[in-house]
Amino acid sequence: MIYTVTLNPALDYFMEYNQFEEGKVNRTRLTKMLPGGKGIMESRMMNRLEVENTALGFIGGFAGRFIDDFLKSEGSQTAFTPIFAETRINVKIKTRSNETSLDAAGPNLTDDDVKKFRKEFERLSENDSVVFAGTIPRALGETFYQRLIREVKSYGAEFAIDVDGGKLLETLSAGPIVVKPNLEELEEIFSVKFEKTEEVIPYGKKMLAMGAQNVIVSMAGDGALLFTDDKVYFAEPVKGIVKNSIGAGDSTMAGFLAEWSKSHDAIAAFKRGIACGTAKVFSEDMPSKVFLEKCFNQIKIKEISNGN
Ligand SMILES: Nc1ncnc2c1ncn2[C@@H]1O[C@H](COP(=O)(O)OP(=O)(O)OP(=O)(O)O)[C@@H](O)[C@H]1O
Ligand SMILES: O=P(O)(O)OC[C@@]1(O)O[C@H](CO)[C@@H](O)[C@@H]1O
Repeated sequence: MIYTVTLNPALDYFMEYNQFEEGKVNRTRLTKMLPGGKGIMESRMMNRLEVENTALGFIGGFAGRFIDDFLKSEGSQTAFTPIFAETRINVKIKTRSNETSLDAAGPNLTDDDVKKFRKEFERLSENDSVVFAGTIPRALGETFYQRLIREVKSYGAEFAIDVDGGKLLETLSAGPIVVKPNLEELEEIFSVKFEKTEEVIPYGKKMLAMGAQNVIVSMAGDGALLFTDDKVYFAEPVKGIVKNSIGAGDSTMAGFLAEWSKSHDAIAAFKRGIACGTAKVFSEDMPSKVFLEKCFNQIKIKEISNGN
């Protein structure tokens, strides 16, 4: 079983405008609500790939119920920890040329909430993997993921993680299946600025050396790199019209883990991940299975270095 952990889920409220002007009254062209939060996006993509998954995290109030019902209706199992506080609502403003996210901090959590949540990990065994994704609510403290990783490993399960900045580096020595910083995140982590793709390579390798089993560096419309064993691979970007790029990274992680859980083949997993990220950005919401396959058939992966 793949467990997705979203400590800070969100109801994503999409508001689309022909034109948007700050400080003015703006009337929407279209609105829609979707379940959000990085692990939740991953669960949704795994449903499209027909891979069994269970979503964990804290949910409360009407937004929480909406997320739980939505995920179940799409095929996820859920074992969320119910909380008294309200799940956040993140506003995603879309115009013809721009996407802007107004993300809320999220609810307060009590010691009792945390205790109940941690109990869910008792179900883990060697055949399971857990993916931690997204921000940690303030109440839980910066090292919360590290504590959870120790717990996951104590049951013999594997983990992957998608979290910003230095917090990601601190998890590498525990051997995540895969991490997937984007270019800006990698620049921030190592305090560098990349001019060319080749400059990224030493930093991907560094993350492997620090303990990650596989590293993907995603570069949005410029493709992505995979670092595995001593090899580096490049996935060429697919061209198309971007409809909704929110969750592109989550979809990439989901695709990778879905394939990895079956084959443990990093290159096949990379190809599946890139197909999922690509199909996501070219779709308004989660892509259909047919479109996912169409994108999969367009992905070209080539080896670019033997790592020397
Ligand atoms: N404009 C685009 N055109 C084609 N593919 C894209 C585009 N943007 C994203 N993708 C696909 O999705 C993958 C992940 O995108 P990206 O690098 O933007 O991740 P991210 O920054 O983690 O995404 P997000 O934070 O929006 O979820 C890319 O490697 C690529 O395969
Ligand atoms: O605050 P976090 O957890 O970093 O990000 C939350 C979020 O922006 O990420 C998802 C897309 O990746 C959205 O569904 C959600 O609103």
